[in-house]
Amino acid sequence: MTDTGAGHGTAGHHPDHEVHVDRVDLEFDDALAIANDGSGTGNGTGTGNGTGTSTGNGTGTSTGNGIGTGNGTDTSTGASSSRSAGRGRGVGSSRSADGDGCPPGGEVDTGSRANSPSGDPAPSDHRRHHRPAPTPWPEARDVAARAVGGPLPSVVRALGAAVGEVLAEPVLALTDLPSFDTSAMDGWAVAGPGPWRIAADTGGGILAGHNEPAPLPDGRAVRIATGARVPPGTTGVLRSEHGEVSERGHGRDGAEAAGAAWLRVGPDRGPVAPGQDIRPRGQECRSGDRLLPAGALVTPAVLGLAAAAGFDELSTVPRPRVEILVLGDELLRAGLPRDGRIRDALGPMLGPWLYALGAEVLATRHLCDDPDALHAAVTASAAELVVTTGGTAHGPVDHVHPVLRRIGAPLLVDGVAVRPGHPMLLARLGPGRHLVGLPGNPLAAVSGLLTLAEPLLRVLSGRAPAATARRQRHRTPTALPSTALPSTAFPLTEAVQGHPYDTRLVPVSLAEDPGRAAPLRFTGPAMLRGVATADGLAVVLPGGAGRGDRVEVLRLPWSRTTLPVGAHGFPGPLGTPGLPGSTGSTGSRLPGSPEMPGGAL
Ligand SMILES: Nc1nc2c(c(=O)[nH]1)N[C@H]1C(S)=C(S)[C@@H](COP(=O)(O)OP(=O)(O)OC[C@H]3O[C@@H](n4cnc5c(N)ncnc54)[C@H](O)[C@@H]3O)O[C@H]1N2
Ligand code: MOO
Repeated sequence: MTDTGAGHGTAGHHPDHEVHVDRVDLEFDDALAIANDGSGTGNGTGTGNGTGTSTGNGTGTSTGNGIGTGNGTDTSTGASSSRSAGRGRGVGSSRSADGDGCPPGGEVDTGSRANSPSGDPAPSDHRRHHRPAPTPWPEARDVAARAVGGPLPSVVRALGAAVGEVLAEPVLALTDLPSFDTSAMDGWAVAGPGPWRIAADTGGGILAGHNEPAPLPDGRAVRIATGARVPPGTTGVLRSEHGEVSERGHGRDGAEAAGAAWLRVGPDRGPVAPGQDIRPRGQECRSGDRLLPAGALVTPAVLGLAAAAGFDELSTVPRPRVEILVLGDELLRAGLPRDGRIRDALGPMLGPWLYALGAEVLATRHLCDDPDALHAAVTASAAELVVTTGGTAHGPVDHVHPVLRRIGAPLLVDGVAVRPGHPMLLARLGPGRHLVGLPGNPLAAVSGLLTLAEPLLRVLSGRAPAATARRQRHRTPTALPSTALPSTAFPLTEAVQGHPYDTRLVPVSLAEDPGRAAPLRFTGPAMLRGVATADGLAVVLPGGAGRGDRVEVLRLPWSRTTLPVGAHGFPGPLGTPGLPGSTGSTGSRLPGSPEMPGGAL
């Protein structure tokens, strides 16, 4: 769908030396990726975008299914179709989902619709629309965060359904924990110093779950199990392996008792200290103590704590609903690229990624390059956030801008000074409803996801306050956005070339050289090979960063080499309600729309 703009080919050139400003605007990332990767055709070969990016694409397609975070959006691929099948609901078509439902040559089709009742102006007119200056990257993130007023209204969830959402209210303990003095060991509850006379008639002793036992007189012992209430009068618990029982003995006053058994501490063991192996009531918390603040992520551990503290339900911020619209006649949903067509890399990727960012994915739908189909899908969507892919530029079948104009949706962000991903956009569809337009190039789409969708979802899902000032010390006085992902500054293992004017987001590994961010190869805008092994995206401000310079790294939710995980979702067991795939098939198909067969994944 891209208006490729001929004659900009110098992908093998190093931007410092070769790339002029006008060409940088179009091809900086390709040129740079090749320069950094060493995977291009070398300086001075004069190869263009096509050559530069196809090198990476050809070698980089094999890792796409590797995340596996409950990916149910990609019913079309062999790798995931069997997993998705069990929880798919309402898949709208039985036809092959390989994407061949669109007419070949979208331009022809679209051209015929140029004066359709939709009222869309012809694409050639679109290009004459004024193109605003791109929004600086930090500002774009702030605009996205502030586009929504705050978290969605809270809901009350049964415990099990709350995981992955954040707490709308603090969790205040409903009880003391432990709620009674508890034996920490299997053994004997003892009263006072030994030896102790063991009550003969206690059977198996006091077990967990028994109600309050009878008081234990001084000089007596009684069998007790781990987790049982200790009787009043108990001064400590003697572990079973530390005590010796004999039929013959006497109390500490020397008194013998016929028929009694006696307990004493075994050899080489000290006396039972006061409180030994007793967990006193309220040791962990008192009723009313604040166990967790509002805004905390409900993790499996939080569920356990809440249950222990007496909760059956939690008040949480629900996941914002997202609908993904994948645009492009050229996209195949199964098999090998063929006949000039390519595999859809974004449909399988975005659902799980958005879920990891806190969203509930209602559907991932594939639409043909048809403005009416896009208009119908956007206006009919029930989602708080519609995410489109492709069609953001000004090519002949790039319908996102015209459709937004037709809807009358104001553009809050229309292009961002970031590479890759500069054509990304954010529009307000209506009260509480937004659209993020991701560029079609896959890494550019990732950039758009983290730049615009992530801050908006972060605020909507209650994962961060709308304005937490974060600033980055840097050579340029650019403030970081207020809602940066959980991120930390890391020194770079090597210099990264900067864009003259724009921020760069560069996939980095934090594992290769612990504590440092290593820029990865294969990071051209059309490539996912680099980001598929990345821990995060380094924020390289205009002008670049030298070896050892600290750069902010936006961490990816599944990075195993980083610490705070506030933005994590929970890829749960497949088939669990609420996970991305389970909701991915419910997209309401629009009657008569040219949506691809099987478009609702
Ligand atoms: N004349 C200009 N042309 C382009 C510019 C520009 O400034 N002037 N910007 C380029 C940049 S940068 C990007 S990024 C793209 C953005 O274009 P669109 O958002 O309209 O995306 P498409 O044209 O639909 O696709 C671009 C590219 O990505 C491939 N694609 C699309 N969807 C997918 C998908 N789901 N999976 C895999 N690949 C996908 C598509 O086939 C194209 O190759 O515009 C440039 N052009
Ligand atoms: O190259 Mo574009 O920057 O992929 O967004």
